Amino acid sequence: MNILKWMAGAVLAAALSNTAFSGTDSSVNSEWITLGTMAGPQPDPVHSQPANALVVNDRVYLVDAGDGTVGRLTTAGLNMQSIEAVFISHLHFDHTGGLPALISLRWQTGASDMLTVYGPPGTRQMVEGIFAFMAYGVEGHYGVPGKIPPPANRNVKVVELGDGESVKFEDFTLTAARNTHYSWPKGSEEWKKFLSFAYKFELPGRIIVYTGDTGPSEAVEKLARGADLLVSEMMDIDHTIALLKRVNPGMEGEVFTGITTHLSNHHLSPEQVGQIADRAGVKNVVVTHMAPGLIEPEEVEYYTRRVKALYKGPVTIARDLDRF
Ligand SMILES: O=[N+]([O-])c1ccc(OS(=O)(=O)O)cc1
Repeated sequence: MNILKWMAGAVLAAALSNTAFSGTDSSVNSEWITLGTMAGPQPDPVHSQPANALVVNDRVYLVDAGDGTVGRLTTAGLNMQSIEAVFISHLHFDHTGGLPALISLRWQTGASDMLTVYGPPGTRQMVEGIFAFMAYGVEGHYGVPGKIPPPANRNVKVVELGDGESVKFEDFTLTAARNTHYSWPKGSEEWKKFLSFAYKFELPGRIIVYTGDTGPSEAVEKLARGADLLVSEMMDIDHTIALLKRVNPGMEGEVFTGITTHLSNHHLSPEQVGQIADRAGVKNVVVTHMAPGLIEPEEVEYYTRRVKALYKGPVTIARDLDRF
């Protein structure tokens, strides 16, 4: 095919599918799909809980796996049987609630490929907990006499990562960096035990960085330096607090103060998203982790304007199932 025709076709296809390919290596096709763009544990009729798919040359990787992941994968046309690996940023349940479904439904449907779950320390304990949840049902299986059920942990492996650790995959190199979703005093027992990660995916010709849930962080900024795509969390504190007050009018003062401190110290305002993107010099920003009940298009424009106050590149406020 004439190369100009091909390029015109590719540009048109990208425009139609809301896809912004920034890779330069034409032998690698990569897409980041925001499966769930919810902020936090409150259910929402429009946004699924935090989850993303990275698709590289038809291989599918999950980045966080909040409640609703299996359904969203299916809507995106991706097969839960063929997930290569899952990368969990931290062990809050809004980022992990879809894993029991993924692991147990794969077992129930006889998935034969190995699934490796990567995450911070504690990931092994969490996955062992999923096996415990499956144990009784596994034992009874489909109730066919004489059939010995395979163990729950068949085809599931866990790899716990440390701060700064890199792992080479067929399609990219992954690097984990401790972010600031927790603010344990440096060197404390809790600091050693509980980590939350941002992840960098270095593909041929394309670098993608996912912040995970985080507050402002020099480590995330450093990780994101020169990235083609920064997928960043964002927190609308006022919106979230107002929602919390509505759904939980009896919440006491101290609990409330604790959550407010968590929300403001361990998350990013739109301006802080812009600041990280600007300092890191990234080429594109995708904002995820949206407040429940997002009003379109007003709030999308409002958040975009606030991020752009500090960052001059392209900004997209992601919806579930957007592709980049
Ligand atoms: O709406 N909430 O209840 C809520 C939202 C965010 C949140 O923080 S997060 O770290 O779980 O995203 C905690 C509670």
